[in-house]
Amino acid sequence: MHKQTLSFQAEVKQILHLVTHSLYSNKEIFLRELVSNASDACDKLRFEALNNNGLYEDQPNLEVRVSFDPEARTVTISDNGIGMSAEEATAHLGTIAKSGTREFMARLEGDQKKDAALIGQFGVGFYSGFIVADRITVESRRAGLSPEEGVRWSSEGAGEFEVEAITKEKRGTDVTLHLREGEEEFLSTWRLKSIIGKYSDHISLPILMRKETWDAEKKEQVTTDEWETVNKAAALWTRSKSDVTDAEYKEFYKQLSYDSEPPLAYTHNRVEGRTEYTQLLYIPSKAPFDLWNRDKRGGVKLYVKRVFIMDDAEALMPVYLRFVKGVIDSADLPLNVSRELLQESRDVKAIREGSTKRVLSMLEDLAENQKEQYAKFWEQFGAVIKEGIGEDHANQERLAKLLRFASTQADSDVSFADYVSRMKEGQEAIYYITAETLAAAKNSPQLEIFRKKGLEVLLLADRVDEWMLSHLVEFDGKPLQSVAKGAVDLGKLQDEEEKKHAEEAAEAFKPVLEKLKAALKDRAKDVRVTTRLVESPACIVVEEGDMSAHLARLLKQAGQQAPKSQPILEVNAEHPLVKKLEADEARFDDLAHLLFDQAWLAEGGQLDNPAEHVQRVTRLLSE
Ligand SMILES: Nc1ncnc2c1ncn2[C@@H]1O[C@H](COP(=O)(O)OP(=O)(O)OP(=O)(O)O)[C@@H](O)[C@H]1O
Repeated sequence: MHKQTLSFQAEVKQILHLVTHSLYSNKEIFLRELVSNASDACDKLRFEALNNNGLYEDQPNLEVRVSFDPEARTVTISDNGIGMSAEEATAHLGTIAKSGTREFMARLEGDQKKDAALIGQFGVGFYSGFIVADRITVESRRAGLSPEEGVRWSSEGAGEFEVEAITKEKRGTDVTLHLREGEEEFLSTWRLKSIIGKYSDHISLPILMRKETWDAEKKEQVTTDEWETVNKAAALWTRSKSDVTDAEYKEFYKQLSYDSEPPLAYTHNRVEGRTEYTQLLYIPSKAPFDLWNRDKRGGVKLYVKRVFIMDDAEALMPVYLRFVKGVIDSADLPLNVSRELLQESRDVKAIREGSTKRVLSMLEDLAENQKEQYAKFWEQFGAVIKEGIGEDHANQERLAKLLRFASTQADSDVSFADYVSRMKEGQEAIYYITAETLAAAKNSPQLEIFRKKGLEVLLLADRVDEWMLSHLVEFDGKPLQSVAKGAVDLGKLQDEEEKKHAEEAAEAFKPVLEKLKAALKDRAKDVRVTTRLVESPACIVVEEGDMSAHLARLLKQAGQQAPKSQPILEVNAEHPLVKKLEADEARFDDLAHLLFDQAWLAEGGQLDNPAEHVQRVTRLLSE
């Protein structure tokens, strides 16, 4: 192959620019990224060699070597992993195939200040070399290809790169950084060693550097030809818990997740029994930008006996725990486990159940013992946990205890248990209301009687709430009851006098009610007198078992058909506006529709015919 000059994909140019400009203050991470790529390449070789032992050639020991040349001003990271063919080098080092890149770029454009944190979340990879280098040369040969099929890739990290064929005896990849002016600090064993210690100790392969000794004559450290291992070379999760420091766990998390913030909690266990595995699981403290993408790859990596198998093993964690990061290393699964097999394996099922339980325990512990931390967690991930109520029936009870709400008594962090402990004597149900926003929920007319009686109502305004509530009907034996569904039956909470008064009022109002029903027959299924209102003239409710107006709107927004069912209008017979109906024959029709429109708007609905409403109001005001 002749030397070819090719252009980077547009996104790569953007990434290059951002990486080199935004990450300068943290430039040493280039070594972490390149060592991590080298280690991934070795993992890939080990995996491919499971079916083709010949790929090891004469080098069965996988390793990474880091060296430098003060004269040439270069640092080289070499591995004897899978390597790249010429096509692969062009494709992998010239384009970005990662899903989510576009979204990532869009986010960066919107918010320049957050650059560094966002880039951290994304993972910068190979291109981070250009933070310290003004030219990078990659020489590589894919395992299984002949020495003549090597490739040299080279670029100054601007718009273009060059590729040409070379002969490379040993398989694997050498990445050579030609340091920029002023980056001489990296031409030092001590400096490189300390970066490796900081970021790459957990890498399970040996990372080798040339040994240095003291030259008494020269009175300085000199490098020898001997290589020594400079990292611990034991995968962190294989070490015993007591040997790993909190700082090491946190550093490992950083590398696993590219999250710049420390995790909220983590758990590390060796599970024995029917199936044996090690789990190291983390709960991040901040939601990633693509949390809502239910198809995104999961954060848990699967290893089998320390061999990396795959990093989007969704079979290992339920979808609603997609924010969990970590590693699961199984001792029992076959090394050549396929995705299909994963879905069906009983061992995997046991691992998934065990890991789910672990995460829930971690959350329960936070909720119990570190309330502030849990509140932080809930703010970031609460809405995702709610998906679990419908998806994970086996753990529904545990999940229900983890839920937190706003209520008419507290703006946040109300658990079902808190609610139950505050229930009034004679109160049998847990009351809630759903709405588009918290403000709408809070100001809903349906709450008036509950306020008056000092009854707490949970306020739900997350999109998933309606869906969640279709799966959760009770807590601790107490039914969950929407205050906007069915007639209010406060049962034992209403005294005899109130009941009597309401009955009398309803009786007296009957003739007007019949007229109202007739006037609104195309809009309301029924009109009835209610005691749930104190200050408002009317409100909309739906029949028990019917879909709430809020859910119907959500479905409509999502482009789905909501079953057409008319609501019920409930009126407050004591309200002056309602009383007016009795006396005002001439304007009855306008007032009736206005009553309905108002109730509909207060509930968060939109009018089908706003112009008609405006005409009505104008008419009423101008008379
Ligand atoms: N040392 C290497 N040996 C073999 N292939 C490599 C090596 N370094 C990089 N590559 C190839 O280049 C691709 C791009 O690397 P890059 O570091 O930019 O992204 P990544 O490793 O896929 O993602 P991330 O760094 O976020 O995990 C890799 O996926 C891999 O295919």
